[in-house]
Amino acid sequence: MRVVDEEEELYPSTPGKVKVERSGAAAMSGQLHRCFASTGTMFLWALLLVAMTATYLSFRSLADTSSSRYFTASWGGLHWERQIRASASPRRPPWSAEGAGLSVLVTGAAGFVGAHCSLALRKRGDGVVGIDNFNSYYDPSLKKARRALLGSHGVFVVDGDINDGRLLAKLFDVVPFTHVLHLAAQAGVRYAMENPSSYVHSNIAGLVSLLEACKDADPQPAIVWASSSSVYGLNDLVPFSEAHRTDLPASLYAATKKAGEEITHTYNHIYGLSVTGLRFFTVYGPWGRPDMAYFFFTRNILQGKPITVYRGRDHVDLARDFTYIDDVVRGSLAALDTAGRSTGTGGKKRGPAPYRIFNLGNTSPVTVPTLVAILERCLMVKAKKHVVEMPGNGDVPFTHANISLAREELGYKPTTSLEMGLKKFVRWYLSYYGYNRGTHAFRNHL
Ligand SMILES: O=C(O)[C@H]1O[C@H](OP(=O)(O)OP(=O)(O)OC[C@H]2O[C@@H](n3ccc(=O)[nH]c3=O)[C@H](O)[C@@H]2O)[C@H](O)[C@@H](O)[C@H]1O
Repeated sequence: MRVVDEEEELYPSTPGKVKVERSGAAAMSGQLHRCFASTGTMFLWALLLVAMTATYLSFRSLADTSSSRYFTASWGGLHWERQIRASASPRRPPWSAEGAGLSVLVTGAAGFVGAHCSLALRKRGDGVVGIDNFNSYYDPSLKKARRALLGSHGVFVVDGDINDGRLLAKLFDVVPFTHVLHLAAQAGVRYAMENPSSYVHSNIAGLVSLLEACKDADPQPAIVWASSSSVYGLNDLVPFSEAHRTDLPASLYAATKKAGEEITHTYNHIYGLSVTGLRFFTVYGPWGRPDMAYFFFTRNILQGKPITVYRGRDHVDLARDFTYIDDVVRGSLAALDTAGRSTGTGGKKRGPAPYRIFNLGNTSPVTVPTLVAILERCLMVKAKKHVVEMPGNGDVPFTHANISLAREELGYKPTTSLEMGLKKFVRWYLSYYGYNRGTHAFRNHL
């Protein structure tokens, strides 16, 4: 009985190749009993049966190693390919002032930064295809709402995982992407203590799977991807510059992002992939991530629930170089526009390719209590603050970006103060979630 249960799990009731094979084998073995007339033919039939069983078992192990996705893929087919091609086609002519449009594969497109970047690319006429696994790290309905928004602008988002090499290979078969904007990741500094393997799955294994697909693609795309301010870890030289040491991570999240920088360097070195890593500094704004402090502080304040404010050693306030999403989007698009070409073909490097790393911060750190005070002003509600010593959970006391390099090479110039950015966030939050008590007053106030 137990064996049957396990098989049901492996081969779900939806019709699939394996199930057909299995019932085919069972039917065939029934016929065998009736057909055996002599010992000689019986021996031959027995041999045949052994061969069929072996074929079936090896087919089954293939299903296992492909995590069953092989048989349940929700992608593929002519209609799907047409959607992918349409979405990937740039809508500005090569002779336009901005030059030929890019064709960009955006991973994590239903995520916060991914959705904003996809939309910005589409709006200026580039082709965009998204991929996202819609995992439940935070409310997937928010990711689906972002996908709906993208869909209304003609951006198609594939429901799939970057660990699915076959899917990635198919996407590169269908479209010769010029660029990959890789933003899919397991985010969050503190969650790494709860679910460490999710960081390895997305930020290490997923990254390698994506780079493998990029190095095999012909033409190879240029890659721009999200690293993190957290790679500075325990570095205490401020402001953080790209030249500072990054070998003292304070969290597993940071360690996987740092590993990502080393891994991308390897692919740049061996295969000639053009790589640009962007160290984002606590990005916030409309359509943001509900796991981030500014977001759930807003929710709790509005609901009259307490918030926990961490404080550093010797009662020093924690501070972050909070960076507004629109500034980060401009920096990310500039990174795509200035990324040099990858040089490899057929999985072989043909010459040196660019490898770049930039800080994308705001250069003006703000303390967490000041963040709370701004939210209180925007929301016109006093927060119930519960101040506690920062637990040893991977947090660092402060972040502060030196952005000289990004300014010089990308023309990056953040323009949004935390006060201004949070106003925009709160306005979006209220329009998205609605809030019966005093919504009108908020609208007028904002
Ligand atoms: O720059 C990054 O690379 C990272 O930025 C973001 O991490 P952080 O800077 O840690 O942002 P966030 O969680 O909003 O905490 C903000 C502040 O509130 C404090 N904080 C937090 C929670 C709480 O309950 N209380 C509190 O005081 C907390 O101690 C901290 O001082 C992204 O989440 C991460 O994915 C990564 O992209």
